[in-house]
Amino acid sequence: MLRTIGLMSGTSLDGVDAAWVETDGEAIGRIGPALTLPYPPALRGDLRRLLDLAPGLLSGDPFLAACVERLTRHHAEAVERLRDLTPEGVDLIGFHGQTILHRPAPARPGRNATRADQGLSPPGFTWQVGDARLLAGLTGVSVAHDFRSADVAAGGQGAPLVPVVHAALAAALPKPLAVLNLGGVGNVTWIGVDGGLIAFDTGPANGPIDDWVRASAGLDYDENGRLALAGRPDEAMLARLLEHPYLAAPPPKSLDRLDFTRAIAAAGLGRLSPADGAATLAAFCARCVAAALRHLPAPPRQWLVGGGGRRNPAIMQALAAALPQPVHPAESAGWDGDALEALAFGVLAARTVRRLPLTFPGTTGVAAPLPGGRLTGALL
Ligand SMILES: Nc1ncnc2c1ncn2[C@@H]1O[C@H](COP(=O)(O)OP(=O)(O)OP(=O)(O)O)[C@@H](O)[C@H]1O
Ligand SMILES: CC(=O)N[C@H]1[C@@H]2OC[C@@H](O2)[C@@H](O)[C@@H]1O[C@H](C)C(=O)O
Repeated sequence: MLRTIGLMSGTSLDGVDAAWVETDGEAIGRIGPALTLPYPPALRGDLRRLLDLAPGLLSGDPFLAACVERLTRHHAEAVERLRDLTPEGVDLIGFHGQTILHRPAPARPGRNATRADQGLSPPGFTWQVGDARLLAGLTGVSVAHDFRSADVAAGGQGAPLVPVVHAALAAALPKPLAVLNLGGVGNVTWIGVDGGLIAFDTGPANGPIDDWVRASAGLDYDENGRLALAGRPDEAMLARLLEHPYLAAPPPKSLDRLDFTRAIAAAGLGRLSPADGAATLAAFCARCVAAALRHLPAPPRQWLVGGGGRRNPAIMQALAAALPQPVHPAESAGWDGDALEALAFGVLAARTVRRLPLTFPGTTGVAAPLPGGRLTGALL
């Protein structure tokens, strides 16, 4: 078993999540402490700007380089703080970095061969930033990183990556099971009775809510759904949003954080009060999950929800209303719903060392199970 620290900086840009876990990449041993190191407002603002600039950025851009160094130093700080909480050592870091652009290959019909295999289109593009060599130097620990590119180069979506870890965590739970992550974007992992995996991004989750409450009410996020619970979803707008072709498209499929921005603006969100807008977007997040049900091979026995969205009662109530199956926070299975993604990158780091597959036909649409990630440091 390797003693790992997994690091994730998600699409919400709230901070770096870090988690300690002992794993050989297949089994999960002891799970240690976890923490979130929030970004200081100046760095968060610059990262937000970087994401907006990403479509036109060149890899040598000086603003990009400065952001990457600050981002990486912040990750190193998260590692040091977690080490202070962990008497155990650490052999390996799993460093996701920050996704600044995600343009996977377009969704294709069927799951048996990738578009690239069929010669239908070139592979897509995904861009995570972070300096693995600097992180290894600052921490003195080997770093696994660049988890998505091999999959995208092979014609896969490059996301989601956590499903294989959800399956390991859920080994003893009744199946079929659905594990839902509600971050900036939502993603679901369905685990069948035979352990088969189907996974994809369900739709927007907290990202549009954060953007809306920032613009309309000057808030960073809708804490405990206070604003949404004071408003009413606009059903006509919801109906329009639910016609978005992404929701009907069969998996594999994945999203960039901004993929729904235009559709949401075009639906007329700006006409609503801050509370009704927040209520509509919380309901939209839940209805996107309900729209995902039709793409699952069989109804799950329950939904386990991780990520910041499980702390928004407006989302959780809308999920319970929209889904026929019981919906529970990840904690009901004994998991830390804030640390799941960070923990997953520790496990994926160990899988990188052992050259075990990270992605599968059912998760990213890649033609066959595919290893991924790269290593920097002594374990090379
Ligand atoms: N108490 C709370 N009440 C309401 N919303 C919350 C609360 N805590 C967190 N959130 C929401 O959760 C978001 C962060 O979720 P999370 O950390 O799971 O996202 P992420 O990992 O950045 O995104 P992704 O999984 O898409 O990469 C915040 O931006 C906020 O919108
Ligand atoms: C390209 C990218 O960074 N995607 C993220 C994002 O955040 C949630 C969802 O969209 C998911 O597909 C993915 O992250 C998780 C960790 C994953 O790959 O499983």
